[in-house]
Amino acid sequence: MVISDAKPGLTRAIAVALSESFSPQLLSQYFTRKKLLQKLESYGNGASINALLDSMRASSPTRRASSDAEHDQDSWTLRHPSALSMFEEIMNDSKGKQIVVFLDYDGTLSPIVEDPDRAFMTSEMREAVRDVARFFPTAIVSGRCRAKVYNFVKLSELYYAGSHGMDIKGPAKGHRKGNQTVLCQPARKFLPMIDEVYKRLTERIEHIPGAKVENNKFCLSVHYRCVEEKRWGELADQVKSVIKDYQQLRLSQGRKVLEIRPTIKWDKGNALEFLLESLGYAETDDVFPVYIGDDRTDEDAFKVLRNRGQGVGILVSKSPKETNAWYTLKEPSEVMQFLKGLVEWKKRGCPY
Ligand SMILES: O=P(O)(O)OC[C@H]1O[C@H](O[C@H]2O[C@H](CO)[C@@H](O)[C@H](O)[C@H]2O)[C@H](O)[C@@H](O)[C@@H]1O
Repeated sequence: MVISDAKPGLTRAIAVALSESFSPQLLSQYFTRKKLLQKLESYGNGASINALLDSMRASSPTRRASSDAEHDQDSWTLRHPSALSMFEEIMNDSKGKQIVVFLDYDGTLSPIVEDPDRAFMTSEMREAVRDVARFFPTAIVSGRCRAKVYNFVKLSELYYAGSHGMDIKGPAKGHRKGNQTVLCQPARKFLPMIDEVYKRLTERIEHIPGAKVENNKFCLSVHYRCVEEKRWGELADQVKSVIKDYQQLRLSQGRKVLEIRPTIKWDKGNALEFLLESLGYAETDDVFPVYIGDDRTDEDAFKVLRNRGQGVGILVSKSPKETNAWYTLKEPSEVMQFLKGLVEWKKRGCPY
């Protein structure tokens, strides 16, 4: 399994070495977490309270002994090397192709903070994204509603895919090529249902300190980062009791957040494909998508890139995680470094 996961470029010998360096404990931890999270997703909104609670806990793994943790970290880094240390190899792979940049927002462009309304990106990061967009088509792909993520990023020259890709819009007039506005909202008919569930959920959880429902237009986020762990069960209970009445909604899990969205088959991976198509790169090998994200929902986009055999997926994470990305960056400051590197490379005239 480890071998077939390896980026074509990594030699078989390295892949074998990597697979051997995984501790059985780490593999079992990965599979247990993966199973719990997959179980939640396969249940739709019919997950039991226990399954829901297990999944909430699985997204917050307990600390491991430091020697185990170091070993796990080393083998994971070998398997998913830093996109900064592999920068030249990545650029070399993109030779002769059009780079298109896809950026998740929370945890990628902005640090994770307790209050979702205060997840600001720095002006230096904004400049870095602005510069990247001067040279490459660039899209923000976020779980947040499009208007909200736009208010954080404030760059009208970008494509925005909000609500986990269910609300896509092209750059404002003046920044786009030609007159056509790119617009895609495959979950429109769910708007009244999402609003209703937002109201019901807000009422049901208001007595739980720290709990918060965020209306992301075509989907909802139930935040529990600031809820005491002993009350997670109660929160899960309330969420379950509301969404059991809505068979067309499903639950998934993000970073200390339960995501509620329509059951339609549309995710960040579909958004990536839609945007590549809109940009005229549907049927070509001459494109090199670079997708950077930190969350489980970004895995759908990483999978699409693997299936297409194009570009690179880069996971933002400090600790080992099961992922379909090839490379990693530790935190938003490294994302910024990578973006600046892209611009520098382009200015140098793409020397590889
Ligand atoms: O796809 P993304 O742009 O990564 O959005 C995913 C969710 O991000 C936000 O929540 C996360 O970041 C918050 C601020 O740092 C943090 O408080 C929370 O615990 C994280 O889950 C956003 O608030 C959600 O609506 C998005 O779905």
